[in-house]
Amino acid sequence: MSEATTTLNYQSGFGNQFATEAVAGALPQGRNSPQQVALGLYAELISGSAFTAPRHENRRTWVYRRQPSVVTGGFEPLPHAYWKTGAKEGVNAPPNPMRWHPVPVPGDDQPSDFIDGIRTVVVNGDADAQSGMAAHLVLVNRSMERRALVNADGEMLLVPQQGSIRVTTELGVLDAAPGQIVLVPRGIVFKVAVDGPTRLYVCENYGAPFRLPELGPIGSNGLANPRDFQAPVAAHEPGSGGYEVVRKYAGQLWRTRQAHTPFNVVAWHGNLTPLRYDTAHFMVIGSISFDHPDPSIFTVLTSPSDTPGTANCDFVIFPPRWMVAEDTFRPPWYHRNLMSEFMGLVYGQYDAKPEGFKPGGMSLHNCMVPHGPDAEAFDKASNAPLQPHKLDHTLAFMFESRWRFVPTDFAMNGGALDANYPQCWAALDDKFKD
Ligand SMILES: O=C(O)Cc1cc(O)ccc1O
Ligand SMILES: [Fe+2]
Repeated sequence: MSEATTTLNYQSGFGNQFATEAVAGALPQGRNSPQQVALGLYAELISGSAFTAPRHENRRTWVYRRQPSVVTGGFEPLPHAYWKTGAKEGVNAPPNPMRWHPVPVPGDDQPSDFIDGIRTVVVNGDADAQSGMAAHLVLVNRSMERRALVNADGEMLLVPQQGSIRVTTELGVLDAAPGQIVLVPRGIVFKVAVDGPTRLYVCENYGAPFRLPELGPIGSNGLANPRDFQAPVAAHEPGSGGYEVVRKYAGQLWRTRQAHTPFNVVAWHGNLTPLRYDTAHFMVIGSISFDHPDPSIFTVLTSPSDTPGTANCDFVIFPPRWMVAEDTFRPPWYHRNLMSEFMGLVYGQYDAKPEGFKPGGMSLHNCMVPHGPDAEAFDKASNAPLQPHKLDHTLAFMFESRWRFVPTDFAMNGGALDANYPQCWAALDDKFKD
């Protein structure tokens, strides 16, 4: 991917009102839809919220493009064996803790772009009810060249785990490597280029768009700071030639051919934008006295539900950080949780499961399913000298949802399920001395 060597420009700030033009004079000034847009462009409004959504939740962008999006072909169904939508497309599974081994990216004999490579692992909610989410593993060895994807069912949070990606969107281009994330809003056309075998975790969020969590007593700074989120600058794809556009709509994929690139926006302004974020910029808060705090302090982004504090989905990270708590069992406690927890490991070791949870692997601890450190982690942490200790070179994450996750047939029968997972607690014997 030679283009990946080009350094891209970004604009900074979560939810900012950006204005950007790839050609000087393309962006109308003082109004959104002049009688004639400069340079022969068409004006188009993309609304990411209801027109009447409260101002602080209102998201929309005006784009000025060579042809409006409506100039396209009719759509026909595109079958996909592995991309599942909503709880109804999961399979019955016992309330066990579950874990999956990393699934290898297929070799070149099985070409797989970002669309082909989607393997849904867990689903909940209902895309038509704008509630819930899916967690996908995406295995990619090909760039989407003249192929684009637009998802009307939800926004897409891309978490690269192996290999770097270049995400071309209607609003511009973003690069991301493991440790960084890209958020593509619902309905924005995009394609993903790779430069080798690439594995990603993806949250497809059918619910309220991700936003920064409230900070409460933490104050006005910390966790993910707004300025570290980067939006692209306007960029339109040069050249001519047709495109296949794939639209996800009500759980189905549909495809059409069109004679021109959908990446034809010359200028835009607004606050509905793709974003990228480097988790290295996350300002981590932790205990500087005693006890292991709730993992909500690691929330990067939250998709609220209609019950305050009870998220449709929280995106939570476990990044490098110092552990200093005194007289404390420092890893996570044993627990059962109303919220359901899907986890992945981008790199390094996770302190509650130092050996068994591998980079590229996944785990699921559903509503009220007991879990916690494995026996080895328990022994180690119960006896470790409590000096300040840096958990370094590590990045785990969690998609945490109020809705129970339902694994897919791929998750249960695709060969990656770790049948021995529950054994990792078997050695936690009864040490009670009466
Ligand atoms: O279960 C897990 O590993 C995730 C998790 C981490 C933590 O520090 C506290 C609670 C929790 O669910
Ligand atoms: Fe947990």
